[in-house]
Amino acid sequence: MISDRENLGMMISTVSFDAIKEGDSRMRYPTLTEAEIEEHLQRVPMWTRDGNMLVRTFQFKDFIQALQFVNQAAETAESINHHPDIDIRYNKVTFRLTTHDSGGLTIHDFELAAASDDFADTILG
Ligand SMILES: C[C@H](O)[C@H](O)[C@H]1CNC2=NC(N)=NC(=O)C2=N1
Repeated sequence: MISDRENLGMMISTVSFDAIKEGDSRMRYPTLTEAEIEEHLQRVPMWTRDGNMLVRTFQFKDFIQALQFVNQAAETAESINHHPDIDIRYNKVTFRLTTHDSGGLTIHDFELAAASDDFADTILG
């Protein structure tokens, strides 16, 4: 007879094992704590937080420049396998960042935010 406690223990270890085996991103990318989020936000002051998302609207000269920015960010997004939710309206581009797989903000969102800031700074001069 297996006790509830043992059963729970087995369930947890099975979940963890599967997660590691499958390379589950919940294991690879733990969500940040509130304190960590507050700390990281200070390094990307142009970004606001909307629940589980980091949000910034970038403004460029025109549509072509906006697309140039999006294409640069897309290359980085692909290389780190972390993709922004993107809204493009003529010369304005809004990025919403979150780690969908983890259900919250992770270090990857802040990395992509900082990289996007750098691209925008370069394009805007
Ligand atoms: C299967 C694929 O690796 C995952 O779905 C990746 C792709 N890009 C992603 N991008 C973002 N922003 N969050 C994710 O959780 C995520 N997961």
